[in-house]
Amino acid sequence: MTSYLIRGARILGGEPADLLIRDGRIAEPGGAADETIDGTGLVALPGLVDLHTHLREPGREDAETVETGSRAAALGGYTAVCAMANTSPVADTAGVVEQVWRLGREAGLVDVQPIGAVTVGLAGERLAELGAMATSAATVRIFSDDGQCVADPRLMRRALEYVKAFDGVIAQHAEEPRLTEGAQMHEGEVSTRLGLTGWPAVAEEAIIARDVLLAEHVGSRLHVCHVSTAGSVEVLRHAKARGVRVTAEVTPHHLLLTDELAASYDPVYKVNPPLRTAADVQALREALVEGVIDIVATDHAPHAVEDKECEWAYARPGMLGLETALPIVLSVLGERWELIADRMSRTPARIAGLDGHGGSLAVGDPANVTLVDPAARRQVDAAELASRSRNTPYAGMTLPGRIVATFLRGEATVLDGKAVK
Ligand SMILES: NC(=O)N[C@@H](CC(=O)O)C(=O)O
Ligand SMILES: [Zn+2]
Ligand SMILES: [Zn+2]
Repeated sequence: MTSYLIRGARILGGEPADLLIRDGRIAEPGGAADETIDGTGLVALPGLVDLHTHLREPGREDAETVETGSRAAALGGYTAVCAMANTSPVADTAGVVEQVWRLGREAGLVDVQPIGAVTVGLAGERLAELGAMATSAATVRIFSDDGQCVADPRLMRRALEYVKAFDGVIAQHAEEPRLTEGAQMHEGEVSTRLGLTGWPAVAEEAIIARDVLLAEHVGSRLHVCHVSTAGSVEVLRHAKARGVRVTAEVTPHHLLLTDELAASYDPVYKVNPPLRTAADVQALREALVEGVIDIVATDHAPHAVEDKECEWAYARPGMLGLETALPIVLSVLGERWELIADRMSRTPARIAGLDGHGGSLAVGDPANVTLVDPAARRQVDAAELASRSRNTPYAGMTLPGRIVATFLRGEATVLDGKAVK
């Protein structure tokens, strides 16, 4: 196995130091290595961990595969991703989660941790075989019907109770379906002006409020996907103050983009939950810094051209995220490296139970590392992305922070900003 000496990189943004990667681990610096990398001006972070990725395999390999999504993740500085269950067939059995897990191992670019569905076929009627997925080779700990809300409170309660046995967590897509029928964008001034049916903030907030109460009642773990409103932040703040075991994520796009973009009628901006107002964006940023929102998760949602480049009303919701997440977060938070490492690596690894990820790059840790050049600015070119899909809302934007290298357990997956395999 090739050993790497990274000279003079700022580890988690600290003073320049040498970092030695040998036999899959961070080693005591000193002595030679097979390869030397000049780390001057670079920042070394623990490999990023994405709790919310759509890889589309099985079923929509034309939009993304485990391999192409893994490559996009590595290029974005990730060493682990959690793959959502809304594939075709749905990842609601041990067989499907094991298939995704195995495909991830074969690609070998990031650790792919499958998420299992909460209900059979995401239909919201019967609980899926949560226990069989938990004890499968994929050792599933996160369950989610993402794309759909587990709207039935009795099913949600039973799912929360069930996963307690193995310290699992239910990741909820918080959307009261009766309040979002026909919804096209955030309900507010812009939707009124454009004449598009609105997706009101309360549809998200009402489910989060219900679910934190359910989680408190059964003493179980809840994770809230893609929090998008200032009101949701207040509900979460209240729940955390009461000691509810709830964690929450925000996406890069909800930290940057607003509902005004819908005025272009370009479906690249159509997403669930929808882009919200500038006041919501501000509240989400503050909540992330404060820790009321625990992590950044991409909700990387690749879609084929025919599903995205059509009339707004017919376009699928969702946007790419893996290859641009760190640059977006850097431009939003600035160079707060400890904070970035916590919100994009340490805490997501802890929530997902991914041992070996989210470390502090201490001697002896598995060498899951990403090297970033914060000074480099890069214009996003959709054609250059490793994802099989092209639905990035950032095309043409110039963003800070280039991922120079990524190491998965000591093996380079990205070098010189290029995928190694
Ligand atoms: N975020 C989206 O708009 N779409 C996601 C589903 C989801 O995360 O709800 C998808 O699977 O495309
Ligand atoms: Zn969702
Ligand atoms: Zn999603």
